[in-house]
Amino acid sequence: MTLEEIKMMIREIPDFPKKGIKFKDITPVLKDAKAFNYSIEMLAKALEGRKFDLIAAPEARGFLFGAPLAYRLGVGFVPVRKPGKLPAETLSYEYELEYGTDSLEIHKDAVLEGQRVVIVDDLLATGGTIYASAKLVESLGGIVDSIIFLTELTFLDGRKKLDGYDIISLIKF
Ligand SMILES: O=P(O)(O)OC[C@H]1O[C@H](OP(=O)(O)OP(=O)(O)O)[C@H](O)[C@@H]1O
Ligand SMILES: Nc1ncnc2[nH]cnc12
Repeated sequence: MTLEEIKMMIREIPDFPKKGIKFKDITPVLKDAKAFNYSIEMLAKALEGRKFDLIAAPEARGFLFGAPLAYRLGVGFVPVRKPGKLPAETLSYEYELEYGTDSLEIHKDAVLEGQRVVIVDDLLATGGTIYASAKLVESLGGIVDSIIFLTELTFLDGRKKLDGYDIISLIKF
């Protein structure tokens, strides 16, 4: 398996969820056991040598890669969720999407002061989702060690929004 093969498996759906958006659909990667396993292994490899305590990932597609990666690396997992989903006390942060606005929440006790956190998501577009996730982690006193994506839409320049963070992406479109 190669990352080029994974890239070929990610299909583009035009005009979803809105006209003009070319949606990158990762579900073919998830349903292929070898491809899913290889994607997690490659994400793990890209983090080799880093020391961190937790993986945090935003709902919903971030969970699909973040949780198996945390399990694989033997660290804890922190969900960053859409409003009203987390049951205990939360912090919120509003952000812009390629196709709208939303807000994200984290449990106030999810990250302890000084803990190092890797943030994981399936895709970097404008960077709004991950910027919000990083700010939530930092508001709790966490340190964002790095941010890792399976894919990056380079033409949207999300890296600019995440200037100052250590960004890793495995597949670029
Ligand atoms: O870089 P950005 O412009 O913020 O966009 C990237 C985000 O958009 C998608 O999630 P979406 O909000 O569509 O939600 P989902 O994971 O629940 O499908 C994707 O999984 C990233 O989290
Ligand atoms: N073009 C896109 N494809 C898939 N997920 C996205 N999230 C934001 N933009 C996206």
